[in-house]
Amino acid sequence: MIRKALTIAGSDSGGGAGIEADLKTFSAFGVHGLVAITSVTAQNTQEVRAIYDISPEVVVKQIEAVVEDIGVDAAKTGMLSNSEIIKAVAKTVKKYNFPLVVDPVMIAKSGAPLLREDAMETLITEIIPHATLVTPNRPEAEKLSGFQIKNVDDAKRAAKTIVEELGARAAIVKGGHLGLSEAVDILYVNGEFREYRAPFVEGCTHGTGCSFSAAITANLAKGKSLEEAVETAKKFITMGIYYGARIGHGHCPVNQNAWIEIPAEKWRVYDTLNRALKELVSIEDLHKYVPEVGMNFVYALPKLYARGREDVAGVKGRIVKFGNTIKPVGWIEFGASDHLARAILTFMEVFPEVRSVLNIKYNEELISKAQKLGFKVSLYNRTEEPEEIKAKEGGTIPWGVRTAIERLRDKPDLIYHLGDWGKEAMILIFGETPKAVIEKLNKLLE
Ligand SMILES: Cc1ncc(COP(=O)(O)OP(=O)(O)O)c(N)n1
Ligand SMILES: Cc1nc(C(=O)O)sc1CCOP(=O)(O)O
Repeated sequence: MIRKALTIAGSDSGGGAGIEADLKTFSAFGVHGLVAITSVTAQNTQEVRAIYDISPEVVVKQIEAVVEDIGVDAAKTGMLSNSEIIKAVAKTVKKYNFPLVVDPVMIAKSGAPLLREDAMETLITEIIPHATLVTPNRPEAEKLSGFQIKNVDDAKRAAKTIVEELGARAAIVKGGHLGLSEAVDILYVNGEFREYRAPFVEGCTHGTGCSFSAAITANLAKGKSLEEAVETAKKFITMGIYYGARIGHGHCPVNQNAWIEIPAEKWRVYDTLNRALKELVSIEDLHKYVPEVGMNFVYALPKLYARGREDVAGVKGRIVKFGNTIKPVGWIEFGASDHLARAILTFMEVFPEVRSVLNIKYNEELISKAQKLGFKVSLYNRTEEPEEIKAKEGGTIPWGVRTAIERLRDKPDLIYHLGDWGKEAMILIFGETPKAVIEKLNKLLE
């Protein structure tokens, strides 16, 4: 059975916040999204250019239409814009008994007011008392509680005030604006406080409030407890900020897709590399090209998600010579490669579409054959490596790959080096996919 979540909120034409963020979040959790649009904003990552409020009657009709036919497992409010809309929404949601998450949207990240000044009191008296949970950030919590929040104790006092004085069932005061090294959110529910902590990550923050409250709503719709819903939403939003969508010229938006795209891409990368590895193992005479240090074959997540070694899949323990064949020592795992992971991540800085690489033993004939075949071949000379890079652990390969790309002024298919004292000469074969790498290898060995 698919669960249904309703968002009663404004539209952001930039797709970063508002109902657009809510719907993407609902989808990320596999929940069917329903909408009651309160206001249409002409907005981008830099500014809000216009606001057009929908009539309260039409807002109510949207809510009733979906509740009466489809049903709502949980709902949230976002931008409610004016007193008339707030009163109409409050009167309508009162008729139903779904959990209601209230994101008390007041000001957009760009600084534009999204709630009329004279509507604040109506929000406090009409909507907050119906809330299962209120999700203010620091400035919003200050407006609701009436005092300044400078630290975690103030945040606790504000959450308690919103529950005990304004009548919400629970409140979570978000710590993203508290200026701490960690983002600490304070939940007050059933007379108790709970803290939710996450590292304060750099990234994209437009739409964080909307996406966080939508994630809680989606999880409530799925029948999770409030505490579980908040815990999941915290992980979701941290990931969405970190892997933010770098678009526009202002505050870039949260990437709600990261939540499902990363696990999906991890599976694709694993499966694709696994199939290619089986093909690699069956290549005749390849054992002759296995270096002394072993061979590895890696495939990275798409550029947006490939931040470090853990985002590159490779063969644990490498691939070794085994009689007249080759043999993977272990399974394919993310984080299994060190050298090739650094090589591919560096290559992707310049050519993000090239995500796979394999290393084989250096062979002069193979290099001339590659050149005859029209492959783009480049090299780096380990003896030319600057001392300061040599001194840095793990610096050689990134320097070498950058040097080889700069030398060729083009996208290499192969990069080789002739080794150094104690370092084996090596050829790296690059490709967009593991299959592309194998095709190049097969041509070389034909
Ligand atoms: C239409 C609309 N609704 C809400 C907001 C505010 O969203 P929020 O998630 O708080 O994100 P920021 O604006 O603070 O980035 C909005 N901008 N537009
Ligand atoms: C040890 C080694 N050095 C290489 C080089 O190109 O200099 S390739 C290589 C083998 C692969 O290592 P991993 O499993 O850490 O990716």
